[in-house]
Amino acid sequence: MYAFYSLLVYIFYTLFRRDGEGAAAAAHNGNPSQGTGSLPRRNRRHRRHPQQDLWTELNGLDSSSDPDSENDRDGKQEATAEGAAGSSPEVSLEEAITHLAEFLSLQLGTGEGWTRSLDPDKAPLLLTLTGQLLAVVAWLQGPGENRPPRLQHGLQHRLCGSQQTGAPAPATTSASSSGGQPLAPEGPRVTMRGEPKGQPQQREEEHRDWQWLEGTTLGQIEEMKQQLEQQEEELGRLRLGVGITDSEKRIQHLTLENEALKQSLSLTRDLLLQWGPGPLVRTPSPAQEEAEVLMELRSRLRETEEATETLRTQLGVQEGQLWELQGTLRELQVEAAAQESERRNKRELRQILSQLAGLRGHIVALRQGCGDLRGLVIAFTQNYQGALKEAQGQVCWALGELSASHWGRRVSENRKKPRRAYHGRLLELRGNIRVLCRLKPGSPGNLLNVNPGPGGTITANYRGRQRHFRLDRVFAPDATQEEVFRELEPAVLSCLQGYSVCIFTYGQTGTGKTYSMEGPTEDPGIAPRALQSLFREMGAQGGPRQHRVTVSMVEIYNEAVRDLLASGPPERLTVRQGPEGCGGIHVPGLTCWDVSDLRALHKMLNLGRRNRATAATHMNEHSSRSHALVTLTLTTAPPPHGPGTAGTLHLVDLAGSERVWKAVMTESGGRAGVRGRRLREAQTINRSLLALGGVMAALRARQPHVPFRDSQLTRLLQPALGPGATAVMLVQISSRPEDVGETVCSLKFAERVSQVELGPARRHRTPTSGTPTSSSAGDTPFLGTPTTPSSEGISPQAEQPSPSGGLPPP
Ligand SMILES: Nc1ncnc2c1ncn2[C@@H]1O[C@H](COP(=O)(O)OP(=O)(O)OP(=O)(O)O)[C@@H](O)[C@H]1O
Repeated sequence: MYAFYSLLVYIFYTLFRRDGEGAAAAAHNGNPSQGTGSLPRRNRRHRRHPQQDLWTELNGLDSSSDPDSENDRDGKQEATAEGAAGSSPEVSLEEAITHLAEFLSLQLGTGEGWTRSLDPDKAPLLLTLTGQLLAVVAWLQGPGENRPPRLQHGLQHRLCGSQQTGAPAPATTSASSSGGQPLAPEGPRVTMRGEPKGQPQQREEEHRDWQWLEGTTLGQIEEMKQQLEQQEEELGRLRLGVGITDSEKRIQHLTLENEALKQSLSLTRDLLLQWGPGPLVRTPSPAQEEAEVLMELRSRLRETEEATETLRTQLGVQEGQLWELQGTLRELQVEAAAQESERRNKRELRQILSQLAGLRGHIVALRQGCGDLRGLVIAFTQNYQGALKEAQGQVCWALGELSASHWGRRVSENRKKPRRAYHGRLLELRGNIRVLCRLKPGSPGNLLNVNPGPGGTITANYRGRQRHFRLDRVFAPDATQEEVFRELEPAVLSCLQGYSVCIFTYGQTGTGKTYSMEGPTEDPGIAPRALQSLFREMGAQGGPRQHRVTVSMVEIYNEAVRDLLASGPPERLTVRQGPEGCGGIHVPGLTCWDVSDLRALHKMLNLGRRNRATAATHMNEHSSRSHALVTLTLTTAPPPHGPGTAGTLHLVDLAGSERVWKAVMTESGGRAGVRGRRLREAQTINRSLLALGGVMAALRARQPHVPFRDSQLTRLLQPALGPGATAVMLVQISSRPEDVGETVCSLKFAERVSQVELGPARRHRTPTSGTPTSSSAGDTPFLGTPTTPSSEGISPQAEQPSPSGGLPPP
């Protein structure tokens, strides 16, 4: 098919070229008949030389494509040579066209010739059109008598086919039917130039025929253009489906076919323009416009193809980049997963290390506890052995005395000696921290289950949980003041042997701390009973002249230390650290009174109570909002052969440990200033009690640093809670259901305090000879106004009140 197209294009091209050259030659020769003849185009087409040249080229082309016809080619070459020399060729253009028509008939599928079974509706449009054009060319080329009959018939047949398809039907004449099928009776009449007709009539018929042929051909050209556009669209659609092998093949096929169609279309249009009758030829402007449109479409098509190709290339590049990015993303995901697992491992490692550190600390604490326990066991063993030896010695001594003559009198004199020693020994054996608990009488709820007695327990139901507390002694709500003091009396009397004892009450506001410590006049509490017991014991030991008693009293109100026994109005004091290396504290300006008897001591204490700041709350009308500390120093004159002792007794009535919101609530109806003052009081009280808890925790954990300096209370209690001291805490609790929360807090604090170990209780001794003196700075709780005793022993200084109990001057 493409060889045919090429051959056809070559023929048309040669005809046009030859025709142009002939016209130029005619114009050059100045032949006027050719320029003014009736059919100048047709006359030009009748010249022989162009046809001979065409045939020569056609033969060469045909022979080149048929290697088997060597002889024919030689013959044709000779004919060509003859034609070039001016003689007649053996094969004329008409014959060549006839051969070409036969070839077309073969391509159209007839297989037997041009005139048989040619179905124009089934033949390709291009072949149909080309065959029609060839028929026209053949008709135009030769005279009527020399026209190939088959070609005439083919032309008539084509014209009949066109008429059947709706083309305009001009007037027809019967044509020669020799050698072919009979013509259709109503077929178009083609006027032949060799027929004897008049010149005008002939020209009119020719013109009519030509009009009909032109219309038919242009209609077919339009049809070809439509087909071309359809194939262009199909080509575009196929280009969208890139990547399919069959589609690409189809694209290539259609592209080539379109190119051939375009060339044929262009040639056909040029042929019509070139070969049409002069006056009736259309002006070239529409054809040029169509050609321009076609060119523009081609250029657009090329641009679209280029753009498609560019897009395809970019698509390939971007697909490559996408693949690279996906690979990078996968690598990053793998890397992130690895980092996450590494982080998790590090976190777990840190947790394990912290747990290990905690276990190490626990082990160290356990080791320390083991060491302390071992020391305690050793101390207990030593004490036990010492007590045993002492008992053995006393037994031996008693036996020896019994055997003596005056045994009865001497025994009665010396019996007091072991009795005094028993208090200290009992203190040592009981331990240096004891926690007692006393319940306030009232309406008991079912939240507390109390098991009173030594080693008693309290079980509290709080927030759905049961808390169990075991204490050294639990006093029932109906316990008397006497019972409570009997439990504390050995500790109190041990001060006369040089021990340092601190008794303090702790608990919620209104639970009976002051009641237990002071008590009403008709039923005195711990302090009056202790003083009474001490003075009775001192009297039994030889009278007050053998002992020296000094007393001081301070309160801590809003972290301010005030002297309650000052001769003037209470002044604010400063608590300082004692001299370097001696430990203890120093309170410059603190008033210390020497008292000689119980009456004077009571007067001093009453003075201090009056000076103490109290405020009203809803829970206790006379509730104290400050901590009160009474300190008694008991110095014993050394016997003729032995050292004296310096004991200390601290009686501490702590402020209530109520919660801050409760303190503010109590003043909800009061003025804002009072409410703010109550809030500040509660905050400072709680802060100092928290500091006391911190000190207890540090002592319990045996930490090297004990935070005594965190509050004024713990600063003042530092000597009472130091090594060798003895402390007894009396926890006051309420059994009311609404107070169970505070009760549990107080019991928790008591439990922590009970775990504190201050070390073995120690006695403080004075020099073996001379008078009793003040203890060293480290042992003395408060170093206030110097009360240097006289060389005689216990006489007070001139500015001090008399031992008989006179009040300080106003
Ligand atoms: N065991 C008790 N027997 C009889 N009455 C008691 C007992 N305990 C406390 N009270 C009474 O309870 C009231 C409050 O007692 P107290 O003032 O001692 O409480 P408090 O704990 O010292 O309060 P605050 O912390 O405010 O000083 C007082 O009226 C007191 O008489």
